[in-house]
Amino acid sequence: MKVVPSDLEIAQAHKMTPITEIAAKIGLGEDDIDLYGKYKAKINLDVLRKFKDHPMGKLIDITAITPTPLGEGKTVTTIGLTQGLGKIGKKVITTLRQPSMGPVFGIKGGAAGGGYSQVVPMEDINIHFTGDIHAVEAANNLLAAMIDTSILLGNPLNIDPMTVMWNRVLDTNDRALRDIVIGLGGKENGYPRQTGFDMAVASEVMAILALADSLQDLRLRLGKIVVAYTYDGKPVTAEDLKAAGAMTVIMKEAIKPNLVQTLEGQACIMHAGPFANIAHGQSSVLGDKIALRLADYVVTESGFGSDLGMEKFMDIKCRQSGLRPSCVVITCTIRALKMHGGLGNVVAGRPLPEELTKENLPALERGCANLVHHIKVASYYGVPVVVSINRFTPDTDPEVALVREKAMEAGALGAYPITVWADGGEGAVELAEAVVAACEKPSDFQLLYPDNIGIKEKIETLAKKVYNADGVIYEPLAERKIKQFEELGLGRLPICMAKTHLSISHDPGMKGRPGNYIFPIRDIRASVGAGFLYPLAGAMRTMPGLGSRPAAHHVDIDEYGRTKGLF
Ligand SMILES: Nc1ncnc2c1ncn2[C@@H]1O[C@H](COP(=O)(O)OP(=O)(O)O)[C@@H](O)[C@H]1O
Ligand SMILES: O=COP(=O)(O)O
Ligand SMILES: [Mg+2]
Repeated sequence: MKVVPSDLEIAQAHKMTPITEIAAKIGLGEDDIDLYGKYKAKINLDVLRKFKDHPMGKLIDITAITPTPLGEGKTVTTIGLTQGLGKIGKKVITTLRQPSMGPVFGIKGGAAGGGYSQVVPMEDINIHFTGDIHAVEAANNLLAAMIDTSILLGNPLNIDPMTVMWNRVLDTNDRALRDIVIGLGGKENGYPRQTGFDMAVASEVMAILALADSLQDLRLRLGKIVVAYTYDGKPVTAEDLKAAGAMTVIMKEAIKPNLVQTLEGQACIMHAGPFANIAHGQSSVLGDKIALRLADYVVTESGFGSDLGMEKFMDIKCRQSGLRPSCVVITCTIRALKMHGGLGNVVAGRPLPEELTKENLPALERGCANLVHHIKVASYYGVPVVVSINRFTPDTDPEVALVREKAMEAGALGAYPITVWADGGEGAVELAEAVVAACEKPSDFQLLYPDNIGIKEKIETLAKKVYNADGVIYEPLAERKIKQFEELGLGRLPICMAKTHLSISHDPGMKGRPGNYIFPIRDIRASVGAGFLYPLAGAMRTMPGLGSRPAAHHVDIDEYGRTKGLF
């Protein structure tokens, strides 16, 4: 059996190509990029105008089944497929989100791929990268400071302090900051008020970075952010607070997509970083639009399963941007499907339960109900669906054969085992050929719901068709806010559901394909700048906490000053 070194060892041993050469390979000259060292760059937005007459490439969205807490290899598959398309001679770019330091030092680890399917320089990418998340924090927190200052210094906007819903953000898992009181220490420090911190990647500013399609659009969207209401119920925006201009200046470099590379030399445009359970979970519209003018195939990843990232890719990112996918690839793993079949409770940071590493066809067959559901969800959008089986070492051929059979029965165009973690692009050549063929198939793209139906109708469409619920129940707070949003004319906005990624339902304990249940909505927020409404289902946290054995314990520098223990 092939021994695969750690991600960090592979990345550190790899000889990277200067980013100017990676840029040149996709047609970008030195004037089109700003260098951030030898191996990172930002792409100037002017390239959209410069290449506007280039033919558009084919966009491929990588989604997954409902994952275990470890993740089932979407990022690895995205990078591996990109490398596989390179192997068969295709001009391909992958577009990814940048990792958040929350998971990097928390439980899950990085998001730059793994094994021989990674983007590099992985240490830079997983830590500060080019500073975009820090810019999001700075813009978000400037607005927060301006809100409290406005309330303290005469409250000219007549803000009702009890309605302020704009939290500060930080890119660290810090549960101590979830619910806090600010403004203590006397009047000069402001009025005491309960508030909290969210993860920077959950900030509406991050969502705006991912959805904006120009610097001017960024400025417009930042101004539309609603942070509170007046005593007579009118929305107060970042524009009202005169904060949007300064926020835009803070974000002026961050709006430029970042350029890095895969281990096999394909270009990767890495930009924005929202999670798909507490946000919309996509890389940026700008990154995709630039990539589609520079490559024949663009492989992008949507967070978590089709019920979260892929649905939001379609109903938010594609709806707003006009982007249209030519194919969807559903990543699945035998271990996750056996878990959905009732085996083993997977806990991040702990060894995989032994029963998930032993062949068990009956459990696997039961668990395939989850895969079948995700194929059905993907099929709603009218584009070809291909299944990729991300093989782990213990997987057996009979297990792979069973999953292929179930996937085809459920309507997938094909189901292909891949070994890209162990073998890089060579491990995805068959999948790459299948995806190229799928992209040539006719597709009749359609959104799950139109703009002009009510908020409740949109939520109920998602609950029944995507979360397999019988109906929806709304807590009084959610009822009140839905009525308020309809009165404010926000009913046309699409839905960005905040719910667990560990189940098709709102309850992480409901594995497989849950049914015969009612989907509960406890609250709903409006991200007017990002352009979506944000219902919260179940106990969703927007500020995770560290575990007793965080990944940070293993990270250090060695005697040569090199990073060690990153993964
Ligand atoms: N086939 C595989 N064999 C071993 N480890 C894998 C494999 N696929 C993914 N991994 C590892 O599993 C973790 C999750 O993979 P990732 O691609 O980040 O998942 P996702 O994007 O779906 O959350 C990473 O540490 C990655 O290196
Ligand atoms: O938003 C979540 O992304 P992953 O599924 O890649 O962890
Ligand atoms: Mg990922």
